[in-house]
Amino acid sequence: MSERAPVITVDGPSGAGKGTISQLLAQHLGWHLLDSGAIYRVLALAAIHHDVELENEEALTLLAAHLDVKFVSSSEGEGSKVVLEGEDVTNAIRTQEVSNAASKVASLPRVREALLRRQRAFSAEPGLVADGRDMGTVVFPKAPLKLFLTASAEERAQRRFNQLQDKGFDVKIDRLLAEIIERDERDMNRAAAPLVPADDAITIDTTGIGIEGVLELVLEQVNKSKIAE
Ligand SMILES: Nc1ncnc2c1ncn2[C@@H]1O[C@H](COP(=O)(O)OP(=O)(O)O)[C@@H](O)[C@H]1O
Ligand SMILES: Nc1ccn([C@@H]2O[C@H](COP(=O)(O)OP(=O)(O)O)[C@@H](O)[C@H]2O)c(=O)n1
Repeated sequence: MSERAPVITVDGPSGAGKGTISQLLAQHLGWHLLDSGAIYRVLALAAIHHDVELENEEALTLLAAHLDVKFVSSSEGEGSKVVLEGEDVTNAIRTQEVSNAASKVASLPRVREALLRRQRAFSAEPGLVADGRDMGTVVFPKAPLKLFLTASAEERAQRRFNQLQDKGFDVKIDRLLAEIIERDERDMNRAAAPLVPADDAITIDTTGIGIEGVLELVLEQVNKSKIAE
């Protein structure tokens, strides 16, 4: 397992702030960033493009093994562009349809297995911040610092609502909340790599705490762990 460089894992349910905090933390430390959810999203989009059924584990595993996805850093430091088969899909992978499809393909054990090596390859000096559902439990089980971010479902739905509205998507808060609850259930109850905090993870409930406040709490843990000295 390529776990030579230090890894900080950031797991938790949808809308907990993993992506935001992971990006800020990676920037702060000057470390690499893995957005593992984007890989499942890209796979789901590829399946939709290629008319592969979301229950067809064999075809999806093959698609996962050959997935032509690239994360291209933008010069403005605005996160990276996601490129599938040469096409910029950065925004296309954020729709509700793709979110729900990603959670379905992610429930298939052989698909997850096919994506393991690709995720572990992100681990490189000086270090990696890894954002997902099973970063601390399955992908980087030896990571020296594991964080589990959470927040109430209502607050997570509201955050997602604001985010999608800002991007110009037409969304309804009730539907978003129902979908978040449904996706949480599927992610927590699947047999393969379910969404649970690792035994040695530190859980941070971010309900009612703004981004800056959460970052402060996270940096406290990073400093305490002495991982980035
Ligand atoms: N602590 C917070 N308070 C308020 N809004 C937040 C907080 N953390 C994240 N957000 C916002 O909520 C939305 C979802 O956050 P994101 O980082 O994508 O969550 P996740 O990766 O866990 O799904 C984003 O628009 C982000 O700016
Ligand atoms: N490590 C990961 C990351 C995402 N996923 C799945 O991929 C879906 C999309 O992940 P994401 O992190 O982009 O989702 P959000 O938290 O942004 O809503 C999740 O609902 C999970 O089902 C996973 O199973 N394992």
